Amino acid sequence: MDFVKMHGLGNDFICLDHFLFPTGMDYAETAVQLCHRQFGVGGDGLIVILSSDVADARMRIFNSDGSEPEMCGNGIRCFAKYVYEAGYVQRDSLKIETLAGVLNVKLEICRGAVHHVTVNMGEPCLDPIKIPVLAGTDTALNQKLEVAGQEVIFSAVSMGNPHCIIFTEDLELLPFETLGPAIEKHPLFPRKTNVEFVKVDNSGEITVKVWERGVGPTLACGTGACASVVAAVLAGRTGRTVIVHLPGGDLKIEWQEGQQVHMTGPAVCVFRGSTLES
Ligand SMILES: N[C@@H](CCC[C@H](N)C(=O)O)C(=O)O
Repeated sequence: MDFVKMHGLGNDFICLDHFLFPTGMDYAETAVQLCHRQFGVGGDGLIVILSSDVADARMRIFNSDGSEPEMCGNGIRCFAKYVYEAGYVQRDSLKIETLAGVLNVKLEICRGAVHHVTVNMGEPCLDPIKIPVLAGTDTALNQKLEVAGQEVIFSAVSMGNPHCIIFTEDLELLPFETLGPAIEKHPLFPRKTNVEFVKVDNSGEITVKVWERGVGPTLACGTGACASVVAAVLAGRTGRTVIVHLPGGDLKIEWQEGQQVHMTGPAVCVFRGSTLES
């Protein structure tokens, strides 16, 4: 099986190109095997590149535990770079079908290669039923949660996939390895959740540590960066254009008044390979 290894700020993916020749492969099982850091290729997720009836291409993404999330911000930038450089799309703007809907993507191309990608990530969703999060209020902003012997204040936001955002003054003091998995699997989140711990540096910069649903700690999360900025703007903590510092690097997130959220960041192809056994 041939694959391409790509990453967006160190959030790394094994990409399978099934655009021309779809297969009946069990992608969930393949993700678990290939993403394993010791027994496989190693990756946070598996991306499958497919043709689409409603867009230029269709992205399926699987977490390293085999679960299939609705969207992946770093993944869609890698996906867009791949489909352009493979020649499947010959424009600098394209539409990509995901489980979270069809998203518009703009490529920054230099000498035939894509380095940066801007994605219109759509409207953030604050409706607790759609996120989903069990909250008896109209939105799940600034809610109390008792977890792992601690009380935290969180805001839940969906960017197609669920996010739980917790603001903190000190990212180092926070028991990340305890709180992350406990919140990810907390019964308040019926489909589990991604967890972002956010420190506001100033009105135009935040620093974010991510615990991803179905993966664990990752070096970056595109949808998580967007959800964190949405929560920060709504709490009056930042302006609407924010540089998000993640362990793997920076993303630029813009959420102008009355508009959709835009994310800009890099996409990198690391190597091509093929597995010896399937
Ligand atoms: N790393 C991604 C998000 C991948 C999906 C996530 N783990 C989930 O289950 O929702 C991103 O960059 O957005």
